[in-house]
Amino acid sequence: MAYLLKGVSILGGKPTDLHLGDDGLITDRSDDKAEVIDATGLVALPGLVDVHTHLREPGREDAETVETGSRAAALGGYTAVCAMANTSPVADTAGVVEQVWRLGREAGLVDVQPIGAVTVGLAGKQMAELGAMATSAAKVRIFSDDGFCVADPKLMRRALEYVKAFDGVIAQHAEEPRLTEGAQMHEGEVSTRLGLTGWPAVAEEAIIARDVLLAEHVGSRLHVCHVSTAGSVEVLRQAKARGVRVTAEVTPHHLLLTDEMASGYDPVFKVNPPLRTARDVDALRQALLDGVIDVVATDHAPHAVQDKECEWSYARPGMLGLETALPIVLSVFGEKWELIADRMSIAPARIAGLAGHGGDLTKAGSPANLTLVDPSARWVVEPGGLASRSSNTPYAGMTLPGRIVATFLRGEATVLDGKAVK
Ligand SMILES: NC(=O)N[C@@H](CC(=O)O)C(=O)O
Ligand SMILES: [Zn+2]
Repeated sequence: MAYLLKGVSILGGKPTDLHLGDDGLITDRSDDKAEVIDATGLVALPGLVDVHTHLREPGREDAETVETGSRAAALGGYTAVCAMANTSPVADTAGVVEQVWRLGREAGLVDVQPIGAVTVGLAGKQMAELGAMATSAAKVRIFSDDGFCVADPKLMRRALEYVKAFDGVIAQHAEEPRLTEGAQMHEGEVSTRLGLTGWPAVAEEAIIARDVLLAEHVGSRLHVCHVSTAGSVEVLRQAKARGVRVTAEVTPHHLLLTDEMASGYDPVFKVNPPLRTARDVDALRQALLDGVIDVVATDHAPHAVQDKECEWSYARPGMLGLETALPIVLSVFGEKWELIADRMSIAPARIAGLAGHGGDLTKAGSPANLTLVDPSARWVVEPGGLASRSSNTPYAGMTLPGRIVATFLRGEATVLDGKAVK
């Protein structure tokens, strides 16, 4: 089906007509049979790309499936997500990554690009079959033990060396495990007051410092997951200034929420790395503006009710992200569309090697992967109203700006009138 988006504003520019051909490409030719969408007041962005999504399938389909997570992603304006490897079984073989990739194709709502584990079973002992995953149908390029840190420096070095052969990247969950034993939240004034064991900022910063040195030594690509502290930003700033091939992500929740949220012991605010201080939040915002942090990634981490609605220390860390990411970024930065397009689509597509995503909407012939946002709409987050199978959102009851009106994947609508088409 061809579409004509009438009066749309591309990245906040003046109103224009955008034609999506029935071949799935952006075109400058009009088509009489095109479905006309009145896009007055709507902003078109290249389809968002998430480099850090937990889809939970295989293994925890009670929390999310590839299909439900894909629907949540499309409703959030995403056209591609990278599925983290901490499933059960772990995505540490060609078989499992191909399974996830196939499930993504079957759901057909976003491109699901599997991430492969760095080590067998995420156990941090033995390197997984990175080459077999890279040459599989899933064509894995990002490898991560996310949920766990690749703590062994020799293994980390070998993994960085190995992925150079196919321009892969190691995405590190930076957490020095000895420094975070028993940790429940950010180590600071609030953890002292609440009597919860702290997760010190230095546990993240020490690993990032080590890994940028390893990446520099090896000449390989490092990506740092969910950066959460001001000190990490400084380490990254220096590494980038030296030309180290490092990229980094920040989550919407680390750009907005602080450790004070833990005061009511509501586990919906428990996440890894933990929510930090207002000073850290400020540094992360500045780093995203400066480009020291390259992308916003959701770290969408759905959890079943019994894993979240329990006493704080028993609750799993993690919060939903896909359906609220763009509204949170809009509420923090305002309508900086060029910045949003770069940090949420163009740069993540480049990091993940997803050609066809993060493209130029003004260029005829590019794949029609895009989303339409109504920046003037306000909506109230209702956990039960989200498409994710889980409901652990920290934004329940909040009024957020910006509603996704439509999303197109290769010219096919996956969301229309704010509703998923399937
Ligand atoms: N972020 C989290 O708090 N949890 C993630 C794992 C991770 O990204 O570290 C999860 O899989 O639930
Ligand atoms: Zn992580």
